[in-house]
Amino acid sequence: MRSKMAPVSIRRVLISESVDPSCKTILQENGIEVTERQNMSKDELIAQIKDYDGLIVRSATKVTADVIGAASSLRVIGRAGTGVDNVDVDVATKKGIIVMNTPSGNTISAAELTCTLLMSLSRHVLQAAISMKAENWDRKKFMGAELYGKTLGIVGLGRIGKEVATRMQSFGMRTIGYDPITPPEVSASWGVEQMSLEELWPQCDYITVHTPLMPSTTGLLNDVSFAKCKRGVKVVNCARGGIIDEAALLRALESGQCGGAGLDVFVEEPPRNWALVKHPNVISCPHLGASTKEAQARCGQDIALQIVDMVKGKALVGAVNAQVLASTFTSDSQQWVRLGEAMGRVLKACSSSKQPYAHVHITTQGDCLKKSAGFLSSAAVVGLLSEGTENGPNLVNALPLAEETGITIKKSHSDVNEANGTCMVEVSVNGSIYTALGSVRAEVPILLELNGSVFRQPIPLFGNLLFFKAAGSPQLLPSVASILAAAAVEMDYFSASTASEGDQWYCMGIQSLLGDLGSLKPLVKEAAQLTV
Ligand SMILES: NC(=O)c1ccc[n+]([C@@H]2O[C@H](COP(=O)([O-])OP(=O)(O)OC[C@H]3O[C@@H](n4cnc5c(N)ncnc54)[C@H](O)[C@@H]3O)[C@@H](O)[C@H]2O)c1
Ligand SMILES: O=C(O)[C@H](O)COP(=O)(O)O
Repeated sequence: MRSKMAPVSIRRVLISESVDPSCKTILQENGIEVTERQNMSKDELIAQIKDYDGLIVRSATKVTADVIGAASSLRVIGRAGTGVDNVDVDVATKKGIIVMNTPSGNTISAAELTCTLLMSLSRHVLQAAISMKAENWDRKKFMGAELYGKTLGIVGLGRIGKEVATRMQSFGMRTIGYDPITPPEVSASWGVEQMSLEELWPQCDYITVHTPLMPSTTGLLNDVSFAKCKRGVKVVNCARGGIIDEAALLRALESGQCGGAGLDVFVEEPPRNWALVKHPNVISCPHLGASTKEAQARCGQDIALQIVDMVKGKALVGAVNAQVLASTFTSDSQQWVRLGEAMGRVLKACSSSKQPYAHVHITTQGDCLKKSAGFLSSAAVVGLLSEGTENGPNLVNALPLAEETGITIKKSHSDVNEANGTCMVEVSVNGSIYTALGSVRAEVPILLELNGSVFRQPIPLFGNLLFFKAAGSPQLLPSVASILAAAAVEMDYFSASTASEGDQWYCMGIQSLLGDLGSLKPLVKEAAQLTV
């Protein structure tokens, strides 16, 4: 029986920002070496990242393509917090690096800061406090308005949007919102009536945004949408700089169309242009939404525990780019992953071509593999594209790499009741089709068929394997065996096809690889060897 595979091995982690000390402690207690370095310049990070297989950041470290490019052994980027917009997730994915976050650790803190800003805007708390510090007693200037009975528009009804809604309802606010994913009946169950943005803008006294920053949310509130709002609407952004267009906000504040803004986040942090921050109707914080002891403790612990669980092969939690890998964290599925990779490698060796593969088609059979075609196809691609390098294809980047290489992936499942489950991998290369059929028996991945030849004895897919295609004859085995003996290669086992007619594939388990397959040429039509 093979030992349980550790899907990702992490030995050295760099923490590049102020993360709760529990993070370091948990990692160290689990045998991971930790270096903490704050305020590194980009050049310093680029120079040092090659020494680490894990990187833990918050929002200030920009994990750009050039940082990732310099990271020769990086396996995981852990975000102790929610937003991963400071990480080039696409580039990390293509390099096979897992990106994970701790999305609920700071939800309450961010929601509470949002509510604080909404309340402070309604009563000019900050402006009044600043005025008092200058020894003024101005009761008229800071006339406010009740929140009670007012309408709050919440754009983005995820974790934080929901918490803001339920808290502001306790002030008697009507909460309306918009979210393209959260179903209206779900948000209705916590008191938020959903509607289109067109309907929402003119109804709001206050608007708060809680979406990620992405092309579809950049500039959600802009000159056009501000014009549709009630005059004097107040806005809060505790999500990401740029969701409310900063230039449009300044224009709306100057014209009075916007009556006040509470900003925790900015397009540039710290901002180079302070005009918004200095506007008298703006109250702002230097990205403090998650800056509470509780949120930091949760995020620091969560990211460390997630990494430890991943290394131990227990679970993959919080990964934003490794859904395929996440579905392989059971000991059963790990042997199937080995099978998929091994079959990919066998097909690569037997197709003996460096030409690009046109398609890979995975067919699973049997109830136990009903949901496995996804990771089996990724595993087969890993085997097909593998060059045996540590940072080569893996289950994180297999599909993007397949797409980049022009490979079409097809997956299908047949309901035929096959107790053990089987997986067929078909690849087309240079107009020829190659197929392998395999299974897992007693936790060992085995090959049952190769290119239509059904093996009499299933081939255990590990060690050194020699495949050859030839017409059956009584001399074939002794002749091949004598070539192996001449090369001092010992044979462990031999399996022939069940069919005796025509050219068939044979497989030998061998102690070491043959130096040169040329010596087999007079005996066989095709030959391939590999170490699985
Ligand atoms: N200021 C801080 O320190 C702080 C702290 C935590 C989180 N955040 C940020 O807050 C934001 C929300 O975090 P969350 O945990 O609630 O995320 P979440 O994923 O739970 O919720 C985001 C919601 O936005 C919705 N959405 C996506 N596109 C949308 C669109 N075009 N219009 C409306 N809704 C859209 C999604 O469907 C989702 O429901 C993120 O940007 C996060 O980075 C900031
Ligand atoms: O997305 C987040 O989690 C917040 O913006 C918090 O960022 P921080 O960890 O840098 O405070």
